[in-house]
Amino acid sequence: MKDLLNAAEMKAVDKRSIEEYGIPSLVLMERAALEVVKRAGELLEPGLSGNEALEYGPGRERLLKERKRKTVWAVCGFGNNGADGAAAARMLTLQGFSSVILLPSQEGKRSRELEVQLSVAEKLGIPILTLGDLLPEACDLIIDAVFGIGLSRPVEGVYKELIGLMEEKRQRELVPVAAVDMPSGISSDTGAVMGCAVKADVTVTFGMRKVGQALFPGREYCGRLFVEDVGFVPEDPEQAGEHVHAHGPEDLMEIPRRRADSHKGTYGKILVIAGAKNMAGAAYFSALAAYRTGAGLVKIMTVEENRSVIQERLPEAVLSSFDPQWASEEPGEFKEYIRSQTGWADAIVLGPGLGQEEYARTLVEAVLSDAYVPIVMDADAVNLAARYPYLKGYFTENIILTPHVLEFSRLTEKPVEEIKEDPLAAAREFSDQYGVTCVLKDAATVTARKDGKLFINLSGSPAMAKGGSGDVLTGVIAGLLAMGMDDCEAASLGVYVHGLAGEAAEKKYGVHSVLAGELAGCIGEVVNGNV
Ligand SMILES: NC(=O)C1=CN([C@@H]2O[C@H](COP(=O)(O)OP(=O)(O)OC[C@H]3O[C@@H](n4cnc5c(N)ncnc54)[C@H](OP(=O)(O)O)[C@@H]3O)[C@@H](O)[C@H]2O)[C@@H](O)CC1
Ligand SMILES: [K+]
Repeated sequence: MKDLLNAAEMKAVDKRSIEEYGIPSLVLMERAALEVVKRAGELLEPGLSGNEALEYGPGRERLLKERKRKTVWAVCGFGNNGADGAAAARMLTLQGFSSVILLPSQEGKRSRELEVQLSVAEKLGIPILTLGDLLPEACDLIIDAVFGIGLSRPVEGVYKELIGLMEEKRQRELVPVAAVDMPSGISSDTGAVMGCAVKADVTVTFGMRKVGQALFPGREYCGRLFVEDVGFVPEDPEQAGEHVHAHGPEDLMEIPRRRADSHKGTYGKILVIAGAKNMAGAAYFSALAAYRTGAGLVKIMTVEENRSVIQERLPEAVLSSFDPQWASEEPGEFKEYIRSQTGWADAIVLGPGLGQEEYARTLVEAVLSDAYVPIVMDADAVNLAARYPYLKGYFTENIILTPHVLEFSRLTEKPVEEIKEDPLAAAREFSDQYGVTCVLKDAATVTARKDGKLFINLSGSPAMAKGGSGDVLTGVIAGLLAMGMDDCEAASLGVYVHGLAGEAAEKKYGVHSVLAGELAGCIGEVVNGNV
């Protein structure tokens, strides 16, 4: 598990290292610039490493001549991000490349460190230019160092022009862009574009990954992200507040191992309540995923019409089917039947493909009011709670909701744009209000757990943007619950496992072609430790 920091938290790490421990700011900066040069150098000359000396000899002159022909534009703001950029320009110049530094203006308040870097650059003869000057025609690489974690408001004026120029070079002339710490214009806190922003090929960030690099659109604007150590003193765990987290491969070790002396009862009984008429697939994908994740026994409760197709596809699942008319004709008996089924289960999936007919509402209400085991509530169960808000009155700490943004919007009556602007806050607020765990599904899924922890998921693939993926997720979470995981952990780790399965499926079937069943098929590679 790793922590993701916002701008204020990162600034505190910076301040502590410099002020409390006395590590000179320029020392941290030198290491930061070196890391930028390492990655930027790879874009200029494959295999170039930032700290490889140019040894004297005949080869040196030839190499310097070749490098001289390549021009680097370091586009720098007035803060320490700009100072990093100027330091990187200096290093690349010393390696033989032609660099220029482009500033917003020749005047203006600059950070102390930028003054130092510009003074060194000047002595080395690096041109320090502004937009009013004649800029070199050649541009083989852009170092974007306008704003880092200091960006605090929308980008306007000359800064907008600088970002516009970088974008133009990137789009029209295909000039690669290496961003320093953050792609300029992206909020480190939310990943939002603050008016306009640079799209980088690589972003080199320092110390810790930032929240805005994990959430979209910021995540996409980063290109390939490198998180590099530059020598910050870690936070004091006693004083550090609660950060946003992300699961990593090491967390897969938390999935309980299968014991040699186990039997099917050891690994929990999952009840999947899913699938209206003609929606057998939703129930099938959820149940299949629960089994693939490791559940011992899965029972599907669905309408009679789905019986044969499910039994054919997944004979391993136990089936309990019913006639929806029963709900209206014999409501008491129907509820008793539901109670007997939920009483059997160690965890329940409620909602995939369930439809929104009256019997489905009866079903959802009965399950929510009677069952005390963890319930993974998805799709139509969420839609029904949105349509009949009194159902939210049943929400308690045993519930894990897994809505996608649109379902969440219906549930909370908040516009989609508002949710997308700050999904962490939206999920957190909902989780706090109802005491539930909320998995808010999007390209970067956010999980607000009832224990107060917030997660952004870093795994996944666009191949998963397809019908059935959500059903698979419900099964993965239920499967982890069946394996004995705590419900908070099962929710956030389940999202991570699901994303890794998506990545594995993409490799196997191609980004356009993954089917939900294949996604479920790849769960095994993740939980069995092959990914
Ligand atoms: N030793 C260190 O400290 C290390 C620091 N490191 C590097 O420093 C970076 C942080 O530096 P930073 O704090 O100087 O902020 P930075 O991102 O350069 O922004 C500059 C200034 O712009 C301003 N501003 C904000 N929004 C604006 C807008 N829309 N339009 C116009 N102006 C705007 C705002 O100033 P304001 O105008 O608010 O006074 C802000 O202060 C960090 O990302 C990393 O790259 C690394 O080298 C590691 C060691
Ligand atoms: K930047």
